[in-house]
Amino acid sequence: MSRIDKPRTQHQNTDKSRLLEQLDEDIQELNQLKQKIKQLEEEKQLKEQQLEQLDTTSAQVPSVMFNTTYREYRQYDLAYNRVKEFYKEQHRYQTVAYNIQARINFKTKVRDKMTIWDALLKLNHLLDESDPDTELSQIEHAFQTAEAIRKDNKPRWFQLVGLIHDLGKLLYFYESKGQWDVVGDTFPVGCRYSTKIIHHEFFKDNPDYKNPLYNTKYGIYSPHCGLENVMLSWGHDEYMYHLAKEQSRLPPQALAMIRYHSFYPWHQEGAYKYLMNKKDEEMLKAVKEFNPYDLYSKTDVKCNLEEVKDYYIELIDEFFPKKVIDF
Ligand SMILES: O[C@H]1[C@H](O)[C@@H](O)[C@H](O)[C@@H](O)[C@H]1O
Ligand SMILES: [Fe+2]
Ligand SMILES: [Fe+2]
Repeated sequence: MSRIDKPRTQHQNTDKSRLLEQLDEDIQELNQLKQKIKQLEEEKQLKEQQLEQLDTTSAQVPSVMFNTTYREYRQYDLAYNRVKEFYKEQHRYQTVAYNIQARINFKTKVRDKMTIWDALLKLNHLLDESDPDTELSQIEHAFQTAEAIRKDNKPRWFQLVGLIHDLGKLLYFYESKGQWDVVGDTFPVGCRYSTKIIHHEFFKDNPDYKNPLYNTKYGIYSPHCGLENVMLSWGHDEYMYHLAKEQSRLPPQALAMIRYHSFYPWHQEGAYKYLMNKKDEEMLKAVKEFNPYDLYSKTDVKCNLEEVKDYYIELIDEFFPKKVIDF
């Protein structure tokens, strides 16, 4: 190599390495773009699925479905061990025997007396272990759900359901044995557990799983006996449903939304159709209409309690004329 050549070669080399560097950067950028495209495609698919799941007969698509911030809800595989541990307990202990006892306890005493408003404030101290989306406090969730329903001009009773649907979680402060008999998805007890139930594998720890009275398709029920005659695992839905049924003027659709909102294997996965009667078909529509507000309102802006307080107190009084409720 001659002395004059050397600087040139060096120059060539730096050019080459700069080019290579540039190329590397371009490849990186390209990969990032590819990833972004993939993510956008997934978002689109998810939105389409969500829209498909909505009751096709309901003319209006809830505005919460158009939230611009992309989030996937109820991604249990991504959620922490906390959720898994929760379902391990829930599936093990929700036996028929426990459910009968819980209903006896419920019927035979009053746990507290207060207004719905005060109950909402009290509930705020609970952190729900079963919820993979809990960065929100319970009270925010209550108001965001109600406000989203109100924004879509749904009937007043529907708005109130948004506000109180999770109020039954108060049970946690009284006679619950943990969170497993307060929160989480629900399912029928006394008949075979559907494989559509989240963490179905944990049912093998439940004594009812091996009980021939309870582990057949119908178990203690009969074909199309109606969900009103089916014992759903005890928790906030069932508790609030009974309170509202006895102490409010809420219509049947509202009561169904409260009672079945955590019954995901039924309202989202289509399980247990063989226990439904005619009335349940109607109720299913209502529950499906409610579900997006429960799930997707979580991305909305925080609401100012002071601003909405008067509106909701009036709404509560309209349907709970007793004011002070027996909890
Ligand atoms: O974790 C959640 C939460 O507890 C909700 O309040 C309940 O309705 C859902 O079904 C459950 O998955
Ligand atoms: Fe709930
Ligand atoms: Fe909720």
